[in-house]
Amino acid sequence: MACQTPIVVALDFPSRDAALAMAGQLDPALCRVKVGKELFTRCGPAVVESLHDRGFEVFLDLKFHDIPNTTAMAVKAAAELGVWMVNVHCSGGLRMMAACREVLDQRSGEQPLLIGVTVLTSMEQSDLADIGLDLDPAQQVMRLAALADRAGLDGLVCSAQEARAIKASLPRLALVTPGIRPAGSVQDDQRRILTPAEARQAGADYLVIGRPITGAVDPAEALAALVAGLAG
Ligand SMILES: O=C(O)c1cc(=O)[nH]c(=O)n1[C@@H]1O[C@H](COP(=O)(O)O)[C@@H](O)[C@H]1O
Repeated sequence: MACQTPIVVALDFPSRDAALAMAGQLDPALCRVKVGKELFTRCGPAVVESLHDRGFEVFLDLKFHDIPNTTAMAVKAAAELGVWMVNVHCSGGLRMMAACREVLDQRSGEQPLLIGVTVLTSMEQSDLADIGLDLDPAQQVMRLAALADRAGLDGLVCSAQEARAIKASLPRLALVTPGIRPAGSVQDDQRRILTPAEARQAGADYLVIGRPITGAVDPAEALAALVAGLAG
Protein backbone atom coordinates (compact mmCIF):
# COMPACT_ATOMS: atom_id res chain seq x y z
CA MET A 1 0.00 0.00 0.00
CA ALA A 2 1.32 3.47 -0.89
CA CYS A 3 2.36 5.68 2.00
CA GLN A 4 -0.58 7.63 3.46
CA THR A 5 1.33 10.24 5.46
CA PRO A 6 3.89 13.03 4.85
CA ILE A 7 6.40 11.53 7.29
CA VAL A 8 9.86 10.44 6.10
CA VAL A 9 11.88 8.67 8.80
CA ALA A 10 15.63 9.33 8.64
CA LEU A 11 17.45 6.00 9.03
CA ASP A 12 20.71 7.47 10.31
CA PHE A 13 22.34 4.21 11.38
CA PRO A 14 25.83 2.73 11.08
CA SER A 15 24.84 -0.70 9.76
CA ARG A 16 22.36 -2.50 7.53
CA ASP A 17 21.21 -4.61 10.48
CA ALA A 18 20.46 -1.56 12.62
CA ALA A 19 18.66 0.22 9.78
CA LEU A 20 16.58 -2.82 8.86
CA ALA A 21 15.78 -3.52 12.52
CA MET A 22 14.37 0.02 12.74
CA ALA A 23 12.54 -0.34 9.42
CA GLY A 24 11.04 -3.54 10.77
CA GLN A 25 9.32 -1.52 13.48
CA LEU A 26 7.86 0.93 10.96
CA ASP A 27 4.89 0.56 8.64
CA PRO A 28 5.42 1.56 4.97
CA ALA A 29 1.80 2.75 4.90
CA LEU A 30 2.65 5.28 7.63
CA CYS A 31 6.05 6.58 6.52
CA ARG A 32 8.69 6.67 3.86
CA VAL A 33 12.34 6.26 4.84
CA LYS A 34 15.49 8.24 4.17
CA VAL A 35 18.92 6.75 3.54
CA GLY A 36 21.64 9.30 4.18
CA LYS A 37 25.39 9.59 4.00
CA GLU A 38 26.32 7.40 6.96
CA LEU A 39 24.19 4.40 6.05
CA PHE A 40 24.86 4.62 2.32
CA THR A 41 28.62 5.00 2.77
CA ARG A 42 28.65 1.89 4.92
CA CYS A 43 26.14 -0.28 3.05
CA GLY A 44 25.74 1.08 -0.46
CA PRO A 45 22.85 0.35 -2.82
CA ALA A 46 22.10 -3.02 -1.15
CA VAL A 47 20.41 -1.30 1.77
CA VAL A 48 18.17 0.67 -0.59
CA GLU A 49 17.20 -2.57 -2.27
CA SER A 50 16.40 -4.20 1.09
CA LEU A 51 14.16 -1.28 2.03
CA HIS A 52 12.38 -1.48 -1.32
CA ASP A 53 11.85 -5.21 -0.73
CA ARG A 54 10.15 -4.31 2.57
CA GLY A 55 7.74 -1.99 0.77
CA PHE A 56 9.28 1.39 1.60
CA GLU A 57 9.68 4.32 -0.75
CA VAL A 58 13.22 5.64 -0.27
CA PHE A 59 14.55 9.19 -0.20
CA LEU A 60 18.26 8.90 -1.09
CA ASP A 61 19.72 11.87 0.78
CA LEU A 62 23.29 12.20 -0.48
CA LYS A 63 23.05 15.96 -1.12
CA PHE A 64 25.14 15.86 -4.29
CA HIS A 65 27.24 18.99 -4.84
CA ASP A 66 29.80 18.97 -7.63
CA ILE A 67 30.37 20.17 -11.19
CA PRO A 68 27.31 19.77 -13.46
CA ASN A 69 28.39 16.58 -15.27
CA THR A 70 29.48 14.76 -12.12
CA THR A 71 26.32 15.70 -10.23
CA ALA A 72 24.02 14.80 -13.11
CA MET A 73 25.64 11.37 -13.47
CA ALA A 74 25.24 10.77 -9.73
CA VAL A 75 21.55 11.70 -9.98
CA LYS A 76 21.20 9.31 -12.91
CA ALA A 77 22.78 6.53 -10.84
CA ALA A 78 20.33 7.28 -8.02
CA ALA A 79 17.41 7.14 -10.45
CA GLU A 80 18.62 3.73 -11.62
CA LEU A 81 18.34 2.50 -8.01
CA GLY A 82 14.61 3.23 -8.24
CA VAL A 83 14.52 5.69 -5.37
CA TRP A 84 11.48 7.90 -4.78
CA MET A 85 13.44 11.10 -4.08
CA VAL A 86 17.01 12.34 -4.53
CA ASN A 87 18.61 15.65 -3.57
CA VAL A 88 21.38 18.01 -4.67
CA HIS A 89 22.68 21.24 -3.13
CA CYS A 90 21.14 24.32 -4.78
CA SER A 91 24.40 26.15 -4.06
CA GLY A 92 25.95 24.04 -6.82
CA GLY A 93 24.28 26.59 -9.09
CA LEU A 94 21.79 26.85 -11.93
CA ARG A 95 23.79 24.93 -14.53
CA MET A 96 24.40 22.08 -12.13
CA MET A 97 20.72 21.77 -11.25
CA ALA A 98 19.64 22.09 -14.88
CA ALA A 99 22.04 19.28 -15.85
CA CYS A 100 20.39 17.05 -13.23
CA ARG A 101 16.94 17.90 -14.55
CA GLU A 102 18.04 17.17 -18.10
CA VAL A 103 19.55 13.79 -17.29
CA LEU A 104 16.31 12.69 -15.64
CA ASP A 105 14.17 14.05 -18.47
CA GLN A 106 16.17 11.96 -20.93
CA ARG A 107 15.33 8.74 -19.04
CA SER A 108 12.19 6.75 -19.65
CA GLY A 109 10.03 5.26 -16.93
CA GLU A 110 9.48 6.38 -13.40
CA GLN A 111 11.67 9.27 -12.18
CA PRO A 112 12.65 10.23 -8.65
CA LEU A 113 11.59 13.60 -7.34
CA LEU A 114 14.58 15.92 -7.80
CA ILE A 115 14.94 18.11 -4.74
CA GLY A 116 17.29 21.03 -4.02
CA VAL A 117 18.77 21.58 -0.58
CA THR A 118 18.64 25.30 0.24
CA VAL A 119 20.11 26.23 3.65
CA LEU A 120 20.67 23.34 6.06
CA THR A 121 18.28 23.40 9.01
CA SER A 122 21.28 23.21 11.34
CA MET A 123 22.39 26.68 10.20
CA GLU A 124 21.44 30.07 11.59
CA GLN A 125 22.43 33.58 10.61
CA SER A 126 25.82 33.45 12.33
CA ASP A 127 26.70 30.27 10.42
CA LEU A 128 25.93 32.02 7.13
CA ALA A 129 28.08 34.96 8.20
CA ASP A 130 30.93 32.51 8.87
CA ILE A 131 30.83 31.35 5.25
CA GLY A 132 30.64 34.87 3.88
CA LEU A 133 26.89 35.22 3.38
CA ASP A 134 25.70 38.46 4.89
CA LEU A 135 21.97 37.77 4.95
CA ASP A 136 19.52 35.80 7.03
CA PRO A 137 18.64 32.18 6.27
CA ALA A 138 15.15 33.01 4.97
CA GLN A 139 16.58 35.42 2.37
CA GLN A 140 19.15 32.90 1.20
CA VAL A 141 16.51 30.16 1.05
CA MET A 142 14.27 32.34 -1.15
CA ARG A 143 17.15 33.16 -3.47
CA LEU A 144 18.04 29.46 -3.90
CA ALA A 145 14.37 28.50 -4.21
CA ALA A 146 13.95 30.82 -7.19
CA LEU A 147 17.06 29.32 -8.78
CA ALA A 148 15.82 25.75 -8.23
CA ASP A 149 12.50 26.71 -9.78
CA ARG A 150 14.26 28.09 -12.86
CA ALA A 151 16.25 24.87 -13.17
CA GLY A 152 13.02 22.83 -13.13
CA LEU A 153 13.59 20.98 -9.87
CA ASP A 154 10.57 19.30 -8.29
CA GLY A 155 11.03 20.74 -4.85
CA LEU A 156 13.24 21.95 -2.04
CA VAL A 157 14.67 20.94 1.30
CA CYS A 158 14.25 23.87 3.66
CA SER A 159 13.14 24.59 7.18
CA ALA A 160 9.38 24.61 7.73
CA GLN A 161 9.98 28.13 9.02
CA GLU A 162 10.39 29.20 5.37
CA ALA A 163 7.55 27.09 3.95
CA ARG A 164 4.81 29.72 4.02
CA ALA A 165 6.86 32.29 2.08
CA ILE A 166 8.00 29.76 -0.52
CA LYS A 167 4.51 28.37 -1.07
CA ALA A 168 3.21 31.92 -1.55
CA SER A 169 5.60 32.65 -4.41
CA LEU A 170 6.56 29.22 -5.79
CA PRO A 171 3.57 26.92 -5.14
CA ARG A 172 4.76 24.36 -7.73
CA LEU A 173 7.66 23.25 -5.55
CA ALA A 174 7.23 20.36 -3.09
CA LEU A 175 8.67 21.29 0.30
CA VAL A 176 10.64 18.71 2.23
CA THR A 177 11.30 19.89 5.78
CA PRO A 178 13.74 18.40 8.28
CA GLY A 179 14.30 20.19 11.59
CA ILE A 180 11.00 18.83 12.88
CA ARG A 181 10.73 18.62 16.64
CA PRO A 182 7.56 17.69 18.56
CA ALA A 183 6.87 20.20 21.36
CA GLY A 184 9.14 19.58 24.33
CA SER A 185 11.65 17.35 22.53
CA VAL A 186 15.36 18.13 22.36
CA GLN A 187 16.65 20.30 19.54
CA ASP A 188 19.94 18.37 19.07
CA ASP A 189 22.05 20.04 16.35
CA GLN A 190 19.01 21.51 14.57
CA ARG A 191 18.49 25.29 14.66
CA ARG A 192 15.54 26.26 12.43
CA ILE A 193 12.83 23.99 13.82
CA LEU A 194 9.04 23.71 13.96
CA THR A 195 6.65 21.13 15.38
CA PRO A 196 5.04 18.63 12.96
CA ALA A 197 1.64 20.35 13.09
CA GLU A 198 3.15 23.81 12.62
CA ALA A 199 5.16 22.54 9.66
CA ARG A 200 2.09 21.16 7.92
CA GLN A 201 0.12 24.34 8.62
CA ALA A 202 2.95 26.34 7.05
CA GLY A 203 2.71 24.25 3.87
CA ALA A 204 5.38 21.56 4.25
CA ASP A 205 4.61 18.59 1.98
CA TYR A 206 7.00 16.07 3.57
CA LEU A 207 8.35 16.03 7.13
CA VAL A 208 11.78 14.44 7.59
CA ILE A 209 12.04 13.15 11.15
CA GLY A 210 14.93 11.16 12.59
CA ARG A 211 15.85 11.07 16.25
CA PRO A 212 12.41 11.95 17.65
CA ILE A 213 11.25 8.60 16.17
CA THR A 214 14.38 6.45 15.93
CA GLY A 215 15.60 7.47 19.40
CA ALA A 216 12.23 6.81 21.06
CA VAL A 217 11.82 3.88 23.43
CA ASP A 218 9.07 2.62 21.12
CA PRO A 219 9.60 4.00 17.57
CA ALA A 220 6.35 2.48 16.24
CA GLU A 221 4.41 4.20 19.00
CA ALA A 222 6.25 7.50 18.38
CA LEU A 223 5.40 7.28 14.67
CA ALA A 224 1.76 6.45 15.41
CA ALA A 225 1.51 9.40 17.81
CA LEU A 226 2.94 11.75 15.17
CA VAL A 227 0.53 10.44 12.54
CA ALA A 228 -2.41 10.86 14.93
CA GLY A 229 -1.26 14.38 15.80
CA LEU A 230 -1.21 15.35 12.13
CA ALA A 231 -4.65 13.84 11.48
CA GLY A 232 -6.28 15.59 14.44
O1 LIG B 1 18.43 16.75 3.33
C1 LIG B 1 18.10 16.44 4.48
O2 LIG B 1 17.39 15.46 4.68
C2 LIG B 1 18.45 17.37 5.58
C3 LIG B 1 18.62 18.69 5.24
C4 LIG B 1 18.68 19.68 6.23
O3 LIG B 1 18.75 20.88 5.95
N1 LIG B 1 18.64 19.28 7.54
C5 LIG B 1 18.56 17.96 7.91
O4 LIG B 1 18.50 17.70 9.11
N2 LIG B 1 18.51 16.99 6.94
C6 LIG B 1 18.49 15.56 7.33
O5 LIG B 1 17.29 15.30 8.05
C7 LIG B 1 17.53 14.40 9.13
C8 LIG B 1 17.07 15.05 10.41
O6 LIG B 1 17.23 14.16 11.47
P1 LIG B 1 16.81 14.52 12.95
O7 LIG B 1 17.46 15.81 13.33
O8 LIG B 1 17.32 13.34 13.75
O9 LIG B 1 15.30 14.62 12.96
C9 LIG B 1 19.00 14.05 9.11
O10 LIG B 1 19.13 12.78 8.49
C10 LIG B 1 19.64 15.13 8.24
O11 LIG B 1 20.72 14.61 7.47
